[in-house]
Amino acid sequence: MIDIKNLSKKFGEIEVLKDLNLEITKGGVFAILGPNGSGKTTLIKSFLGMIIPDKGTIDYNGKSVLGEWEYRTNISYLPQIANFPNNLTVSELINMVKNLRNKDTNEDELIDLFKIEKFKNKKLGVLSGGTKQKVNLVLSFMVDTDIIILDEPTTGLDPVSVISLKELIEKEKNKGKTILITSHIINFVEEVSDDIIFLLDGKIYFKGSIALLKEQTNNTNLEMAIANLILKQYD
Ligand SMILES: Nc1ncnc2c1ncn2[C@@H]1O[C@H](COP(=O)(O)OP(=O)(O)OP(=O)(O)O)[C@@H](O)[C@H]1O
Repeated sequence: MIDIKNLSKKFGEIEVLKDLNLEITKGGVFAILGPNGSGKTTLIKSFLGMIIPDKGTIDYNGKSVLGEWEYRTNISYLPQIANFPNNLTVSELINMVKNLRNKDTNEDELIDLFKIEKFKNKKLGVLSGGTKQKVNLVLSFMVDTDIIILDEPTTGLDPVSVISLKELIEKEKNKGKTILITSHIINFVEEVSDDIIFLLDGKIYFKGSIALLKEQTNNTNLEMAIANLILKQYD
């Protein structure tokens, strides 16, 4: 499905991705983890064509994505920081994205799930951070795509909304979708993810189930297991 080989990307002198290899062959929820600045967003944006790698190949369903755009119609993406036009209302933004995506959407269900009906006619500029994130989530989940990429999806959400988000992720996963998530909230990661993809020093340092990660790091606590990976204290 997704096959990344020898992916390298430098920003100036900083080598963020160094001959990175990653293969995702099945549906499920994959948590892309790693310390701040380890290249998680760079990896995601390279797959989305928002960053041009210096070297390497990225294939999706057997075809290179480099320089292509059509494959993106099958991907939904929640950016880490959404820059919405402040003068648009929530409804106007949703309609704008609907027109751009030109696919069936289920925004009403999601507006109901995140309880943002009363904000539909409010301008984005006056919304709280958490409400903006809920709008961001509606935009990301409303189109039916095979891949959903969520960069820090819990940012600003209250506990009730996090529970709704978990249910939503579970529901989409059960449809056979591939969901890639970055998050520093380990409880959330543990509850929603099947596999961990851990980035360190520009490469995939670990890829596998949470159970395997705990076993390999000799730690029953996922937060400690991740901390040990970051500190390279497990071998
Ligand atoms: N457009 C850019 N120009 C210059 N440097 C960049 C750019 N984008 C990312 N970087 C640098 O690349 C490195 C990796 O950034 P990236 O955002 O991919 O990390 P991350 O793992 O997603 O981090 P975080 O956990 O903090 O969100 C950082 O040092 C960052 O400053």
